[in-house]
Amino acid sequence: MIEFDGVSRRFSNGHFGLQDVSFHIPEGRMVFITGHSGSGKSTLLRLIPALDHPTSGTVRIGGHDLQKMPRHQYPKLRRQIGVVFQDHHLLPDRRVFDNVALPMQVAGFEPRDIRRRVEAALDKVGLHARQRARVDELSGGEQQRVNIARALVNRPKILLADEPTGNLDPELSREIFNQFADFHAIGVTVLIASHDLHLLKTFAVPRIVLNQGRIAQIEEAF
Ligand SMILES: Nc1ncnc2c1ncn2[C@@H]1O[C@H](COP(=O)(O)OP(=O)(O)OP(=O)(O)O)[C@@H](O)[C@H]1O
Repeated sequence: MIEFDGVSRRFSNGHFGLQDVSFHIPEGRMVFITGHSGSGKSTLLRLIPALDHPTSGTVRIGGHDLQKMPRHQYPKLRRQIGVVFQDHHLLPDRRVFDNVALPMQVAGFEPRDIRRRVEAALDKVGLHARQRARVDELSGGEQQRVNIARALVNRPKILLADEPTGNLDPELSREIFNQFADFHAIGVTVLIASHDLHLLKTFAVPRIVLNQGRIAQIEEAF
């Protein structure tokens, strides 16, 4: 499902964010990407929805080589991939419902379908009752759950999360990870980048460990 074959990403300043990275994540698996700050986790995740491109090597998603994919097919690719990234901000002065509805509105769905799916996504993350609240009235943990609902609303086959528990307390962090595990349980392929080793250790999930842009180790689940 997600295949990297000898992938490198060299930035314009000559620095390698990733170097010769190869792995294959079959459909429906859940995998953690870990490693120190600056090890290349975000660089790796951004290549999957073609938000960034390798300098060399091949990235295949669902059998499609992204380098050969024409740009007009990127929206279709991205609709299959839900992302919880740090730079995908919510609109703070809009309601929870509107924030989650946005990807479906962009994709041109009917209002009736949007309402049904947004409510289902909010229900999954336990925020159904807060759908009319403004985002800036919510706690940090609730806002992160809105992010997750927005990533899920298009029913993606793949869910990518980059440090999804950033500044959250341990209890909330665990709750968010449990939610990802629930999506994995219903068949979604889930990739989470995190350096929260304490939390990761408590999940029986394989880990790709990065170090200075290279794969240092692939640890199978215990
Ligand atoms: N646009 C860029 N131009 C130059 N160097 C970059 C760029 N983006 C990332 N880097 C460098 O590439 C390396 C990998 O960065 P990346 O953000 O992927 O690491 P990370 O593991 O996600 O770190 P963190 O845990 O702090 O988010 C770092 O050394 C970073 O400084």
